[in-house]
Amino acid sequence: MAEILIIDDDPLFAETVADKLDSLRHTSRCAHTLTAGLAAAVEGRFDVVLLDVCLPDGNGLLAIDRLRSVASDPQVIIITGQGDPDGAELAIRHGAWCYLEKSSIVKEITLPLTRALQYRQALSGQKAVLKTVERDQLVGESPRFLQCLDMLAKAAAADASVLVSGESGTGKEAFARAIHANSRRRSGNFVVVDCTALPEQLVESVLFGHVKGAFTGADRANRGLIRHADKGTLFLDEIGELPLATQKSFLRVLQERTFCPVGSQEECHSDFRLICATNRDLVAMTEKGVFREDLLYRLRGLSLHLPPLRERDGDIPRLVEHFLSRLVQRYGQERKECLPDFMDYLTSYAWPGNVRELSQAMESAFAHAVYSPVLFPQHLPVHIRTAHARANVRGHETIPADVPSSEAILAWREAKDAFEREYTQRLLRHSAGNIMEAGRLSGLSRTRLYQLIRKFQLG
Ligand SMILES: Nc1ncnc2c1ncn2[C@@H]1O[C@H](COP(=O)(O)OP(=O)(O)OP(=O)(O)O)[C@@H](O)[C@H]1O
Repeated sequence: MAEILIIDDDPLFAETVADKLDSLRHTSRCAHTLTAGLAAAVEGRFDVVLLDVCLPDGNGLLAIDRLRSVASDPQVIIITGQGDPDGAELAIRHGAWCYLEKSSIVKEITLPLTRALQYRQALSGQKAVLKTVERDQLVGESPRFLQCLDMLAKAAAADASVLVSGESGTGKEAFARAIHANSRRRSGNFVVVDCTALPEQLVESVLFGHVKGAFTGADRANRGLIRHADKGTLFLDEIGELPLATQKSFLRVLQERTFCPVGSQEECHSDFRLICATNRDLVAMTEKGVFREDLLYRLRGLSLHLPPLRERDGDIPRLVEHFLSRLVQRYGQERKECLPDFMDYLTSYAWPGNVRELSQAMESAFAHAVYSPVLFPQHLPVHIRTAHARANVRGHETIPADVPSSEAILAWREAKDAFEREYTQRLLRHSAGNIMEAGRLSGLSRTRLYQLIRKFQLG
């Protein structure tokens, strides 16, 4: 018997679903707004949340992360009136268990619900194992980051190839090192190959080694990095940059773990575990023919996608604290306090260079504040201060005249219209009028977007 929370603004529908759940011997509770649903999820110990998309006070898809991060860690099943492939994709990307249409829910809920509950049960056994993973210096507690740590634990326990993706500076190499350090290969070498720095003529000799005299300048034999990674982990950073010709030879190495050094006919063997990293879209590269599809399949035995820092709720202050303690230790100085507005600048900045950029910004601020016990926004690099200034000006300009002041209480319908109008305007601006993109960002179907555009004459 499971505890299920239904968040849906249609009381009749919610009751029908509750009856169905009752017949399956589960207990349920209904909430008719997102706010009430989130509060109930925090209070209760729900196993599963059935979540509507269009709620009076917000879009359900954007609340999945918050629901998944409550203590009982419920699975979220999205229920919606509108069959919308983009919305379905967005739901899964945000960590929903599955996406069901309201019209068929009573008939179709049993199997996904059973599977979600079975999965939870399997997970509870696994959690004990996950706790034992040494996260090393990896700081973060946001739900998105914790999901990555879960994947790290799975990758550490397995021996399959791992493809780590994410924007530059999100911690791909740091995660790869942590996977190695937690794996049974930890006593072997962790060998880093930066594919962007491999000179094209020498790639094969760097990887596979060469015999003496194999080419001009080869006055000594070289074992190559793949043999160096024997019993350990080979980390290929920026795998998307590996030249096509080398991709072909490397695929063979991956299949057989044997290869011939340049200039030799003798086969060598290396028992290495492969972890690759990329900030490029390898699937798009295979479509363009610049990356081998068969190699891509081999690389992604397990995939780990690291979120950009701007999407890691609440992690910036934790990382700031971490970098600050490290700097204090490194320079043997007194601790410095961060003023609240210093932190505001950091939390409102978009961090295109992610954790690396934050670490560098802290280092720079620390150096500028050499005689100050307190960190002021003025200690931050100028590009962060200018971004803050620009964002504040833009924020001021874009408050539309028809948005009510926080003091005025409008009728519900008027307030909803004002919100919808302002939201749609911002959405269209943000997506440069591209309906597909607007749908992706908002989770609204195209039909609904066109309705809103017509309603407020924004076309
Ligand atoms: N969660 C984290 N906690 C603490 N430090 C982190 C974290 N993630 C990354 N870092 C630090 O940020 C810096 C950049 O990380 P890393 O080199 O692993 O990123 P990357 O994604 O591999 O970057 P690139 O794509 O440019 O190669 C490193 O100094 C790393 O130690």
